[in-house]
Amino acid sequence: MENVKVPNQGEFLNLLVLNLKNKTKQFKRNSTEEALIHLRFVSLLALDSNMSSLEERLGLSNWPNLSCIDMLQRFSSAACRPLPDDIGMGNCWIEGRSCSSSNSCNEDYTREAFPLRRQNRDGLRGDSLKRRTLSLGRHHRVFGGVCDSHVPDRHYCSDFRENNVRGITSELLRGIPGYVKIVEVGPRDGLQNEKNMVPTAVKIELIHRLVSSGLPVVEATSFVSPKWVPQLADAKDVMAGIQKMEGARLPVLTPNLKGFEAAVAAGAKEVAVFASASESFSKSNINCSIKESLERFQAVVHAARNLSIPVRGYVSCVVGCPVEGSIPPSNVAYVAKELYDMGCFEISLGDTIGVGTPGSVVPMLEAVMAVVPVEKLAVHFHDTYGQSLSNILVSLQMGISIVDSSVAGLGGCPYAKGASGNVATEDVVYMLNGLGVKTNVDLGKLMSAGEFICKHLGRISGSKTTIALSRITTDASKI
Ligand SMILES: CC(C)(COP(=O)([O-])OP(=O)([O-])OC[C@H]1O[C@@H](n2cnc3c(N)ncnc32)[C@H](O)[C@@H]1OP(=O)([O-])[O-])[C@@H](O)C(=O)NCCC(=O)NCCSC(=O)C[C@@](C)(O)CC(=O)[O-]
Repeated sequence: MENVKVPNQGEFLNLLVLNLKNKTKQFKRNSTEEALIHLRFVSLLALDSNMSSLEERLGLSNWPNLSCIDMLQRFSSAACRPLPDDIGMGNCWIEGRSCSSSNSCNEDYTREAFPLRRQNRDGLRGDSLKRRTLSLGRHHRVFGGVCDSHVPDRHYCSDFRENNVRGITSELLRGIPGYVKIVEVGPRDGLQNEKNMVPTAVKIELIHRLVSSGLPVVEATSFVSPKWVPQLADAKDVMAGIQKMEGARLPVLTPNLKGFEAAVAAGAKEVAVFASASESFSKSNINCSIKESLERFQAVVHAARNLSIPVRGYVSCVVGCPVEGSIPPSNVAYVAKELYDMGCFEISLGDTIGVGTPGSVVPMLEAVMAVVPVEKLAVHFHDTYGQSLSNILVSLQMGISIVDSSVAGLGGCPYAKGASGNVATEDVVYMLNGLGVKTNVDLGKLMSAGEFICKHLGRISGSKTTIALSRITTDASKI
C-alpha cells in the first residue's frame, strides 16, 4: 500500500474500513475475529500517533509482521483482555507475572536496584519491534495483532524483514557465545531424587555413556550424609568405577571437610560446594545458616587449594525459595561473590525450584555479573514451569557460556519440595545446535544415554527433543 496523507477523520475512517476489507479477504480462518483485532490495532495506532503518513502511522506494511513476531512470542488470542483504561476498542497485553507468585517480581529489586536494566529497556522505547521482541514480561502492554494465534499471510514476513528489521537476527544473537560448556548433572542431581535406589553399575554405565557423548563435565555423585541422601550412599563405589574414564572432568559434591576428605580418598579430582541464597533453604538442605556454610566452604576450598583441586561453587534458590518466596538478586550476588572470592573457579546459579522466568532471571544475573566475571558464571535451571530454555537463552544473550543440565531431564532436590528435574541436556544441545553454538556433544549418543537411564527407571524421557526425534528416522547427530 502506498503512503497516504490523512486529511481528515472521515477519510481516515474510510481508509480504515477499506484496509479492513482487504485484510479480511486475506484471512483464511476466523476472519471476523481477526478483522476485529486488526481494526483495534489499526485504530489504536492511529490514535496513539501524530504522524501524518497513514502508512507509517497505521503500520499497514508492518502489522502482518507483528504476526510473525507474535509467533515467536507465542501469544494467543486468550491474551486479549479489556483493560480498565481501555479506550473502548480493547487492548491486549502480554500475560506477565503475577506478583503473588514466588518468583522475583519485587519492584524494589527489579526497578530501583538495577537502573542499568531500566535504562536498557528505556533505550528500546523508540523501537517498537525491539521492545516487542525483547520485552521480558511484567504486564507489558502491546497492541492488536499480537493476539493473533496464527499467521494469516506469511509473505508479509519477508517484506517486513527487508524493510524494517534488517539486522535484528544479529542484534538478538549478538551476545550468544560461539561455544557453550555443558555441565551434565544427571548422575548426581538427577539420581539424588529418585525414589528407588539405582544400582551402582547402572550409574557407572550412565556416566560412561554421557562422557562418550562428548560432554566435557559430568558431575558424578555426592559425598554427603547417607542419612540425608541415601540415593548417593554408594559415592565411593561410583568413584571406583569411573577412575579410568577419560575425556571429561568428573566433579563431586562436598558439603564440608568430611565430605571433601572422603571424595579425595575416593579419587575425586574436582569438587563442588553448595550454598544457598535463601537462609531457610540453607538450613533445610545442609542444616546450617548461609554464614556457617560459607565458613565450612572456606575450609574445603583451603584444603582443596593445597591439593590443587578445583572447587566449583553453587548458589541455590537464585530467584525463588520454597519457603521464603522470591529472593532478592542482591542476596544471590552476595553469596556468589563470597564463593568466588574464597577461590571457587566457577559459580553455578541454581533456580532450584524452577520458578524463574526471563523477567526474574535477567535482574538476578545482572546483579551477579556486577560482582563476578560473566565467564565464571554458569546457569542451572530446573524446568518446573517449562521456563528453562527461555531462561537459558536470555542467559546466553547476557554472555553466560556455561549451562548445567541433566540427561532426560532427570533431577530435583530432595530438600526442595515441588522442584522438578533439570532442563534436559538433549533439549539444551538441540537449541544450541539450532543457534549454531558449538558444544562438541553428539546428540544421538546423548539421547541413547538418556534412553538407557529412562529404561532403567521405567519412565519416558523428560526431553522433548528425544520424544520428537524418536518419532522420526533422521540421524539425530546430523541435526
Ligand atoms: C551437610 C550435611 C552433611 C550436614 O549434616 P548434619 O546432620 O548437620 O551433620 P553433622 O555434622 O551434625 O553430622 C551428623 C552425621 O552426619 C555425618 N556427616 C557429616 N558430614 C558428612 C558427609 N559429608 N558425608 C557423610 N557423612 C557426613 C557425621 O559424621 C555424623 O555422623 P554420625 O556421627 O551421626 O554417624 C547434611 O545436611 C547433608 O548431607 N546434606 C546434603 C544435602 C544434599 O545433598 N542436598 C542435595 C544437593 S544440593 C542441590 O541439589 C542443589 C544444587 C547443587 O543442585 C543446585 C540447585 O539446583 O540449586
